[in-house]
Amino acid sequence: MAIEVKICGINSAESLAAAVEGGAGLIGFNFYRRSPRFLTHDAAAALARTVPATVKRVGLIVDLDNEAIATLLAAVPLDMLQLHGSEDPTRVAAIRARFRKPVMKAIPVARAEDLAVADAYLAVADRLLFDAKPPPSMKDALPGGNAISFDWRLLQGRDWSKPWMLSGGLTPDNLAEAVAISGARRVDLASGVEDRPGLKNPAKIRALLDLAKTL
Ligand SMILES: O=C(O)c1ccccc1N[C@@H]1O[C@H](COP(=O)(O)O)[C@@H](O)[C@H]1O
Repeated sequence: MAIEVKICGINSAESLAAAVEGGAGLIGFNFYRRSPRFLTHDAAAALARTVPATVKRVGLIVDLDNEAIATLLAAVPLDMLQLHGSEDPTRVAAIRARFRKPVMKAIPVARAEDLAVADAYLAVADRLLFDAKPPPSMKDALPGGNAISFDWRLLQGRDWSKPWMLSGGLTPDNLAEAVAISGARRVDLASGVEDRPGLKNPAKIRALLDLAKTL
């Protein structure tokens, strides 16, 4: 069976069409202001309204408070929230209960010990997302979307009781190896289908999704 792909940081009708027509299972809109992929509520809403019901619309947020989440959800039709900040399990549970949306919690990974953190989220998140933790030497790193990978061997032979995704520096060139090594059946990527940060390339999106169907 083909792997499931989320294309994150969709910010144009062209990139959205490439993702939807290419078979992405999820698309992500980025609401983190420091990101080159940041979208206003109005821009995201206009795109989100055109997404077919077969594709999940994910809102990527980083440590937003309840008021900001409520404002976002009132403006943009979203099917899932991606929590990509330092939300602890209590906060994840509170967001899920209050806003009644499925939540995906990002877990930053650099070393084997980082995976242990995932256990605390199993009871409160609907999905886990393993992303590369930026090294301390990386100045001005974002919480994600940095086009860096972690050692995929850390995931080898591992599984969790909730669906989990692999992310961090995935591209059409390394996807097959990343999937083969990690065993991931769901992947998420932003930078790897761009020409520069924030500029999606529809041809790269299509190529990536074509490849994903063969894995
Ligand atoms: O993409 C961003 O700008 C971003 C900003 C803040 C938090 C997360 C972000 N993106 C997520 O990061 C991972 C990896 O991205 P990449 O493929 O290495 O560019 C992915 O899950 C995005 O959803």
